[in-house]
Amino acid sequence: MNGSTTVTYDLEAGMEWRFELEQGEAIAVRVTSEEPIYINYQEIPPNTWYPLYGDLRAAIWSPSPGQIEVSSAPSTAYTSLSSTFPFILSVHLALERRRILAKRNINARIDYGQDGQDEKVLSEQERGPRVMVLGPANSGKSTMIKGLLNLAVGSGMGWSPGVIGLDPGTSNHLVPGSVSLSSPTQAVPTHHPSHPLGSPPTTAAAMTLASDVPTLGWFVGSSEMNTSGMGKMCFPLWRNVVDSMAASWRLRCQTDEIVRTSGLLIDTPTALIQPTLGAGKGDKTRHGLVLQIAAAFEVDVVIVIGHEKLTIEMQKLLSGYGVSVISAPKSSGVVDLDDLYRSRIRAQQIKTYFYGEPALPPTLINLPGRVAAVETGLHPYSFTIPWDELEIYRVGEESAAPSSALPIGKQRILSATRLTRVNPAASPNIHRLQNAILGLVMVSDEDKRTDLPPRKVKEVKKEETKQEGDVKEEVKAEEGDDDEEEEEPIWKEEIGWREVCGFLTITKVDTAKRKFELLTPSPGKLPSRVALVGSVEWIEVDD
Ligand SMILES: Nc1ncnc2c1ncn2[C@@H]1O[C@H](COP(=O)(O)OP(=O)(O)OP(=O)(O)O)[C@@H](O)[C@H]1O
Repeated sequence: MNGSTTVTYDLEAGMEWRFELEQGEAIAVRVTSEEPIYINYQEIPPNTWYPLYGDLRAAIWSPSPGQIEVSSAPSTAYTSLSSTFPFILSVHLALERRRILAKRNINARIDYGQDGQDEKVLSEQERGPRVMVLGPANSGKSTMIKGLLNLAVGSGMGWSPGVIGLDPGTSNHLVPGSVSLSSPTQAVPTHHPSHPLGSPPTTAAAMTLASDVPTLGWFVGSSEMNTSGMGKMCFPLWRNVVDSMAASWRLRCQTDEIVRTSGLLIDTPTALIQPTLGAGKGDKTRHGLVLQIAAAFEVDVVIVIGHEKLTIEMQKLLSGYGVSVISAPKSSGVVDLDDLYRSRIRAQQIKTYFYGEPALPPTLINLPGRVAAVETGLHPYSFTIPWDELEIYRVGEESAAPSSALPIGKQRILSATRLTRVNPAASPNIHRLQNAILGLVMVSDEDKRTDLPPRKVKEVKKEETKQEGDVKEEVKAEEGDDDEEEEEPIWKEEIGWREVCGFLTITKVDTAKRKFELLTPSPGKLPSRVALVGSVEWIEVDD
């Protein structure tokens, strides 16, 4: 102690200082020794308070003897000499070698004018390592990915590895129910747990320690990935999304040499290794999924954390495909996150998506000395639109438009990823849309179905009603018009697994005026009027 409430910890070489913050607890850490000290392999800037808040649980690691000063003692903190950071560093060095080789191969080809030789061989030699991390729940998968990422971007070689978050439950970059692809160029900080692999970009000024990372997103509409309930519906969609992401990744690699040589880090959902993931006894659905991801992203290294049996299973499964399977130790510091904590973090992620990084708690703003800047907030925008102006679709909905809507003689074959237009006037949908998170998808005429009969034009009756001296226009459906009837979607099913161009939430469904009140992260025209909805909801509450 140094007179104030700050606490000083001396760290031995290779020691972790682990902490768990409770709800509302906020601390800041400052390095007071000369040697570098890291949090998830991001170096804590010298002589600067590094804020930690928002229920964060993590470890600060000191490779050599060092000292940190903490603004106040957190409710849970302890030190340990058992760290997996050296293991992560050894994996990084092996990956780094492959990146450097890939870069050399590109330079050699350019220097010797070998363009056009055996393109397949050349492209394989020019690709950085593609790594997938597997493991049980709370085994430290995201922490491993973040460590490998921060080591790569911090190496000074200018790498920009692709980072894929395939778990819609713990969305690494965007909102729950989504999966994402980004390629950061600078270290991703660990101030709070909202977006462990970086938040999407904001318009805030640069030169902050922001985790501002351009990100592509896809929406599977559910944060569960299992074989029952909503998770079941999201499952076939998730498979199509994986292929769509892989296509984006390939395109990125073709056009960006740095990304191609930097390689790829894939964080996977725990569900992927659950033996129950399958339709019946002995079903190895999970094997199919692992193989699908490995093939789609041309994975060449699989790291299995803390699960010997799974490592052997994966070695058997993947050995024929030229994939190396490595077993990694599970850190004794990884915290078992319970459902309550997870749902709190999911709500925080959505809030962060709309409002930007959580604001610094007041106790940290006035610390004496320099405080690392955290990204400032966004300015979300709330507005109303007539509900006819937003076409909302579900993917894999149980119910579908009546067969009478089909051309005579056509039989309905229900696809697991079929689209269903959500009619806000139908009573169950009003509740389901209220507070729902929607993913907007861009569509063009090419996405229109060609197998539909010509559409009946729905007539609307415009009524002028005097109300408190104002002229108010009310749009009502024609008498006898069946509001409850689901419309046959006009778009091809593929739009259901297309990259989304943004998310919004319906804060109010106004049935009287047939309007939606929407919240978007920034003002401006909606980039698209076609949206996907699932089971992800968010109710805004004050912190
Ligand atoms: N060495 C450590 N010391 C303290 N906390 C840690 C340590 N390593 C990881 N954690 C924390 O433990 C929690 C779980 O880790 P992480 O999210 O990496 O696991 P996961 O396997 O990706 O989890 P999931 O079950 O969501 O797939 C996180 O809050 C993380 O910050």
